Amino acid sequence: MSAELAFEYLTKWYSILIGAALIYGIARYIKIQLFIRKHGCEETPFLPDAKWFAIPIMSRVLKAKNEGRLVDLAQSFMTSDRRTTHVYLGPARIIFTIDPENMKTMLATKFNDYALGFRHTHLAPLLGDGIFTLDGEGWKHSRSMLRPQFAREQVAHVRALEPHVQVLMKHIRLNKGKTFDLQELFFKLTLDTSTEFLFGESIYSLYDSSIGLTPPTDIQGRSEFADAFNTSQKYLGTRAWLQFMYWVVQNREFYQCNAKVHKVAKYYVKRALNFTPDELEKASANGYTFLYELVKQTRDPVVLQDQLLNILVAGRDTTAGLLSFTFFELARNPDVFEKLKNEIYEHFGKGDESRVEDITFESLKQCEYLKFVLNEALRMYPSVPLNFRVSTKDTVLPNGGGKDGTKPVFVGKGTTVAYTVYCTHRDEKYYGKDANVFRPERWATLNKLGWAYLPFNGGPRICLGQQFALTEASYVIVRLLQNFPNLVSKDDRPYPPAKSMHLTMCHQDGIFVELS
Ligand code: HEM
Repeated sequence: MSAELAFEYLTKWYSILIGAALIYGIARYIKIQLFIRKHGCEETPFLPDAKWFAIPIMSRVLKAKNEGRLVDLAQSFMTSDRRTTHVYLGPARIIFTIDPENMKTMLATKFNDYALGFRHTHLAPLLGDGIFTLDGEGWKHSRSMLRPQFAREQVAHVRALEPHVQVLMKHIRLNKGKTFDLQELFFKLTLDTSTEFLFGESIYSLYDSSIGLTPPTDIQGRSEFADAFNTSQKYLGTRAWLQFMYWVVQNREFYQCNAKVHKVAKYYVKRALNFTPDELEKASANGYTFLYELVKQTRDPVVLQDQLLNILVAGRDTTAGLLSFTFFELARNPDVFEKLKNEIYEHFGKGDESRVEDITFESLKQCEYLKFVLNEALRMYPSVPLNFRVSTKDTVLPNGGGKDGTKPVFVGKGTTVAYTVYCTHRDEKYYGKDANVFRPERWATLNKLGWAYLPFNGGPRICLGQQFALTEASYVIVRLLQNFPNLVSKDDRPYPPAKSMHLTMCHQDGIFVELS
């Protein structure tokens, strides 16, 4: 080839493009190698079955997800010398870790090296821009605006729960002597309590003709809200699972359900914005309402709606899941149930002699065994068992590399790191040989767990509603045990139970018990 011909080819646009890509690739490769050498990084082991473009593992993952055994499958992959591992999905390297030091690094010490990845795109059709969906400055602003709403005085308001618990108890009495699904009722209960706390008025999903109750107030779209909200959340969960393939989930039902949820939220936002200062003061005096406090900080209806729905998603299913798994294990462990009842009766009485007014934020904190039971339920069934972060720059995780897993691991910019607290919470290294057994007593001696116990996340994005959730769950447990001293498991399905994973985890098909 003559020099002129070669020059002609080399100056074509595609040759320049290929050349530039090659130079970029080589420069990037050298930069990564230098970075790896500087930090002493070594590769993590491959996830088992991750060969052949991860096709064998993906088919196992999909099967396990359908059967409600996804987190149990994840647990089976992790061994004492493999707490961090990786897989390639096409060209994308995904790291999985259950190592507490790695989680601490991502969530706290190197917080700024990570972001939420696609979360905003996944969840925005329902949630818009809020504390749960935003990164960076938007998140910081949301957090500082919402944080004061979770001060102790607000979360201490257990009185507001009592009317809803009374309605729940009507449903339970209706099922006396029968097997029924307690989880379904808990999901309705937490929707009713959280909408009252957030909107200033409950959605009253527990009110129905079976117990002869109609909602004390009604608005357009109220009766459809619960189903629409549940369906939307399922779609959001699927979009989150699909990561960059989220756009597959775009159907009419999803958008219709979002519209139904928005309609109700808009109604309450508009109502709060239309209050005169006097009316607002009067409405606030009836008890704490999140929305009424928030309108004192912003009058932007979109901001108000988005933040309300963000909190509703963050707080409702998580608390219902906690209550459901707690009762599931109490029903399987009669000794624990008896011990818990005794503690509750000692503090607050029972049956007709229940001292309801003694149940406060402070007195609930005095119930040590109740605390152990909730710790144990959240250990074995963390509401958010699997979570993700995406690196915003080349960075390093401290553990998981090399043969013995003790070397640092390179995390290239844009890498997804999945962390599975479900597996950490069942790791024998931290919880002993009986890590898979429900044994609340272990909390009497467990100490210095640090990041090996992480149901509420850690670092700057730690759950804002932790105290709120624990207070609500404690109150509901106390009231139910005071009134229903007999709990029998009516579940002969295999153990560990099948678990559904959408945005949060719950029992795949419900919690079947007899309660009287
Ligand atoms: C058992 C109940 C609950 C559990 C286990 C739980 C767990 C979590 C976890 C793991 C996160 C971190 C998510 C992430 O960053 O990827 C989180 C965040 C959050 N939670 Fe909770 N949560 C519970 C209840 C609640 C309740 C009742 C509320 C509010 C009423 C709430 C409000 C929030 C908020 C606002 C965030 C976002 C914080 C931020 O990104 O700055 N949570 N929660």
